Amino acid sequence: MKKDERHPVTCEDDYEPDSLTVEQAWSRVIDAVQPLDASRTVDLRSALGRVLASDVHAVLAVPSAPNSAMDGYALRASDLPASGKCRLAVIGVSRAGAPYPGKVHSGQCVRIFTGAVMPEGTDTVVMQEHVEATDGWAVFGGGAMPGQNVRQVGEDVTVGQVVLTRGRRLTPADLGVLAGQGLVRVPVYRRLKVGLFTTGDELREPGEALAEGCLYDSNRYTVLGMLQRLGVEVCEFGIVGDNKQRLEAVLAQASAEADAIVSTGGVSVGEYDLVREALEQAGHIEFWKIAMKPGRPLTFGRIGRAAFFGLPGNPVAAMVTFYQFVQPGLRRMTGEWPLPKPAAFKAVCLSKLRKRPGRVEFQRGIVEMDGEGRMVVRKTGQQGSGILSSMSQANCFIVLPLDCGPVAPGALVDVQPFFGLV
Ligand SMILES: Nc1nc2c(c(=O)[nH]1)N[C@H]1C(S)=C(S)[C@@H](COP(=O)(O)OP(=O)(O)OC[C@H]3O[C@@H](n4cnc5c(N)ncnc54)[C@H](O)[C@@H]3O)O[C@H]1N2
Ligand code: MOO
Repeated sequence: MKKDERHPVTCEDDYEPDSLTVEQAWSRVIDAVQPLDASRTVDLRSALGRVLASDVHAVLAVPSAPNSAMDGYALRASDLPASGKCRLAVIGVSRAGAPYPGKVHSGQCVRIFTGAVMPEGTDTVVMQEHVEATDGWAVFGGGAMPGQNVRQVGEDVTVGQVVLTRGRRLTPADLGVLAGQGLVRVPVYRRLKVGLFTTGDELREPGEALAEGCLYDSNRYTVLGMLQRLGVEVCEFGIVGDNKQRLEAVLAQASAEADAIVSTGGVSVGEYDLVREALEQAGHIEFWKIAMKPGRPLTFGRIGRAAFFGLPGNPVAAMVTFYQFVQPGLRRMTGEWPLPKPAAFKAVCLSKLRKRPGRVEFQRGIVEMDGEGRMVVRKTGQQGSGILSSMSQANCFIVLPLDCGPVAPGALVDVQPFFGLV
């Protein structure tokens, strides 16, 4: 449908025919970005949060030898009576790192400690709390299960198994898995380089004096924080005023140096909103309207080989669009695949929410478990796109679907928790 020029669609309108849905915009970003192909090896100590550039196959079984899960006595299960007691001679000790060197025969047992290799001939460990030990002898009751308290070879990892796959963003547990294979260096994709600038003549750097009508550039710090959490290398180009020549120069420099560019402001329809125009001239616009609130004018495109994300200037809109589109796009570029789905669950909404059908809304909420074990959520006060404190107080987005209208207290709503997302 063509926009009626006499009544152009604005962010006050509900349904907008030429805007993308949130899902369409997500797919367009993911399909358009190019994953990096360059990789390097890094020390395990610096690998946290990096993305694996190739599959890792196990060269070692874990555990590599059968060992005890308890402090106690290693013995042959066949020596234990079904009922009553039995007495076995304690012929030695097996400690973690110092296995018992000999073989254990019927009528014998070995004092063993957690993690120690099972002596030859034994298959079962009875924990010391269930044993009476005196003068080289140990007395066992009945009821032990054959094989109990023994960790078998390869029960965690088998030789040849793929322990971690290419595209995996390494977690602390993954570092342990790699260390368990004796690896000291791991292949990872190179770090993504992201150019960042903010636009607007009204912006001032924190620390500078504030002239009338001006405000401090908060977006650069929120976006910088979100980029730092992703572990990318950030190249800052500062505040670019509403000046076309300066904007063109920064875009040219950033697109030559960075894999992706993120800016805020200047993507709406005002006469000083120059970013979209500059992008159109220097590169190409993939889309610039999404049926969402806040964040409708998010602009995505490309300049040369760099992906370009023009976030809206309103501080909450900049953060919402970053988390929903820029973050997955940059993660894909860093080689991460498959992308983790954002966690989501239902909660009982305690607040009355204003909402008109036509756009997906990302309201800010505080979710918690109430005294009855129900997940409940309430909104963080005013929901305007300039109310950055609503984002700072929140621990989740309340995601209201496109067609939904106002929400009454007591209704079930979708919640996207920040943990795992941010
Ligand atoms: N006539 C219309 N006006 C606007 C519409 C519309 O549809 N028709 N949409 C509104 C919506 S929604 C948004 S979002 C904004 C997006 O505009 P821009 O991306 O062009 O952003 P700016 O105009 O530059 O700034 C908007 C607002 O945010 C403040 N801002 C900007 N940058 C920063 C920063 N780095 N730190 C803190 N605050 C910042 C700026 O001062 C403005 O108040 O357009 C609406 N207008
Ligand atoms: O996208 Mo504007 O989305 O509400 O601030």
